This record gives sequence, structure tokens and C-alpha cells, in this order.
Amino acid sequence: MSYLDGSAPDKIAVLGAGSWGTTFAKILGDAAAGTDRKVVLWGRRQEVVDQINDLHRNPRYLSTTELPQNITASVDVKEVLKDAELVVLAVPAQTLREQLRSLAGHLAQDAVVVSLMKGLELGTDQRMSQVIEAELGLSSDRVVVISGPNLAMEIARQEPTASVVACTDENTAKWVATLCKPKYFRPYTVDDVVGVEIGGIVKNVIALCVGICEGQKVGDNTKASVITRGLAETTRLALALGGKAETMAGLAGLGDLVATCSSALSRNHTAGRMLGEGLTLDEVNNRMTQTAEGIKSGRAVSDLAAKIGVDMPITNAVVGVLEGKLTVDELGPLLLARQLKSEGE
Ligand SMILES: NC(=O)c1ccc[n+]([C@@H]2O[C@H](COP(=O)([O-])OP(=O)(O)OC[C@H]3O[C@@H](n4cnc5c(N)ncnc54)[C@H](O)[C@@H]3O)[C@@H](O)[C@H]2O)c1
Ligand SMILES: O=P(O)(O)OC[C@H](O)CO
Repeated sequence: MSYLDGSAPDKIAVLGAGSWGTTFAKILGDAAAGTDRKVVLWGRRQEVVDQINDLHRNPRYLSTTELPQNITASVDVKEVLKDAELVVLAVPAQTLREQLRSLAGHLAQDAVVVSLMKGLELGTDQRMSQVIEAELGLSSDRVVVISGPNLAMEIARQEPTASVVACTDENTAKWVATLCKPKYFRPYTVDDVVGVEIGGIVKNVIALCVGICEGQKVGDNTKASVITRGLAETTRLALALGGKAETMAGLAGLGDLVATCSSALSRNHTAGRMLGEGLTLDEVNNRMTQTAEGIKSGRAVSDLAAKIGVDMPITNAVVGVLEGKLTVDELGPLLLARQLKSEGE
């Protein structure tokens, strides 16, 4: 098997033909150019699968992107998983556990599983790598997380981007990194899976807050203050869970936080902006056509932080707004009225 001997796989499966799943399939397909390696996408909708197979496009999510010829798609998850030595997961975080239960028996022996997801499971407060290990019975050396400042639309346009490939096993991380390095995407390897996942999860909640600021038409000082203090509380949580401070200063921490909080392409930022403009959460949800993980993960982050005694005032305030306990006008004054303390506390 390829991850054990370091040889390239013949087939890679990507589950989830949404915005990021399709873009990441393109990354893998472009990186496999000139080889016999196949990339097979699983999608829920027959129409999306047909368009990928017939037109090499996914107009629903990436209207202008032409996909490489070595990508095919199917609605049959068993067929997609058959003999796939690398399996990449890009479905909404809150649906992952249920989906894994239906595919557990179909995973190829020794397959490595990659999570592209940036959410925390409601109710269990588990990270996606924990859900994958538990549901598929995998050891941590076969579970990889890829995260960073990776707005799908920009990468689909082949604008240069860096990312991190995280695994407790350095060889597995290196093996996966070699499979996703087309000329426009540069993966770095790290061993801090916890830090990488926490960075990706919490930045979505902070981006909701920055979006709220934008909707309320406050300026850059406010947004920079939220981003910086957001990184401070993200780092507190990551460290308390065993993550590393340097990860939070890296691509999956600061890098992703800046990209998500600054970009109109971000779904979390967009959802926050609509809340800031006065829309209710129901109205925002009705307008969203793609996944904004922070809306549901915010509560899980808040619960996890409370459980282990980590102070996360911005996250808690955003959750207050999402749950209708706080208005967007009350959010800023509430955060500013907190007791004074030193910046490093
Ligand atoms: N889009 C990005 O720029 C980006 C970048 C990095 C990470 N991510 C992360 O990747 C994950 C997937 O995001 P995305 O952007 O591809 O989302 P998306 O909303 O664009 O697509 C989600 C995909 O999952 C499928 N799906 C399967 N089961 C589903 C279910 N039960 N309910 C709803 N959809 C279901 C949908 O059909 C769709 O193909 C998220 O955790 C997100 O945070 C996204
Ligand atoms: O569109 P968002 O808010 O889910 O963010 C997408 C990516 O996570 C940015 O790195």
C-alpha cells in the first residue's frame, strides 16, 4: 500500500462535491497531471455529477472553473471508495459522523483519510479528526488535516496559496503533501493536528464577528482589534488542548484568520455581515447557499471552552447573537465593558 511504502496511489477519492471538495479535487488532479492517477469525486446530486463527468465543470459551486480531465464523479459512494488509497472528506462538519457510519465498511484497507473540514461537532465538542478516528477505527497516523488561508474560489482560479498538512505521523503528512502540490498550491507539513483544527474552527466564529462589524459599518481599527483578540482567544483554547503557539502564528492560525476575516468570498464573513446589517439568523440561513461552519460550531466552541475553563469572550458574544440572546448593537459595548487586564493574560 502506498502510504506505507511512500509510493503514489492510483486512485484518490474526494467525498463532497461542494465548493472546497471540488476545488481540492482540482488541486489533486492538477498535481497528478502526466501520471495515471485518478481522482474520483462523490457528489449527492446526480446533476452535479453529470456536469463534472460531461462538461468537466461544477457550475453550481465553481461557475467558471474548468476541471482537469483526470477527475470523474459518481453518486455511488462505494464505487468512489473502491481501492482508493487516499480518501479526502469535504462535507459539512455536523453531517460527518452520520456519513462516516454509512461508508465505514467500504474504506480500502490501509487507506489514509484527510479532513478538509473546519467545524466542531455540536453535542460532543469533537474535532473532525476525532470523529474520523472514532467512526472509522483509524489510528492517528492515518488521519490528516489540511487547513490554511484557502478560499476555494481563489484557488480554483489558480491564485497562489499555501496551506498546512497536519498529521501526528510525519511520513504520512509528507506523503499527502506530495500528492497536493500543483504549481499554484504549496503545502507545508506540521505535526500539530490539534492546533491546526482549532485554528480553522475558531477563525470562522471570529469572521462572523468581523462580518458583524462590517455590517454595522465600523472601521478597520475595530476589525483589527477583533482579529487580534480573536487570535488571542483561539491561541488560549489551542494551548489548553495541547496545540502549539507556533501553529497559531502560522498558516492555519493567523493566515486563515486574516484571509477569512478580510474576504467577501468567505461565507462566515458574509453571514456575519448580514447579521450586522440587521437580518435575523433565519433570514441569513435562507440566503446562504453554502456552508458557514461558524454558525453551528460557535456553540460547540463555547461549550468546549467553558468545560476546560478557557475564556473566549468574542466567541461567547457571537454565540449570544446567533442564539438571539444579544443584539448586534449590544455586542461591542459588552466586549468593551469587560474588566481591564494585561494583554498577555
Ligand atoms: N469553501 C472553502 O473555501 C473552504 C476552504 C477550506 C475549508 N472549507 C471547509 O470544507 C468543508 C466543506 O465546505 P464546502 O465549502 O465544500 O461546503 P459547500 O457548502 O460548498 O459544500 C458542501 C458539500 O457537502 C455535500 N453534503 C453532503 N452531505 C450533506 C448534508 N447532509 N447536508 C448538506 N450538504 C451535504 C453538499 O452536497 C456539498 O457538495 C467545511 O467544513 C468548510 O469549512 C471550505
Ligand atoms: O468561506 P468560509 O468562511 O468557510 O472560509 C473558507 C476557508 O476556510 C478560508 O480559508
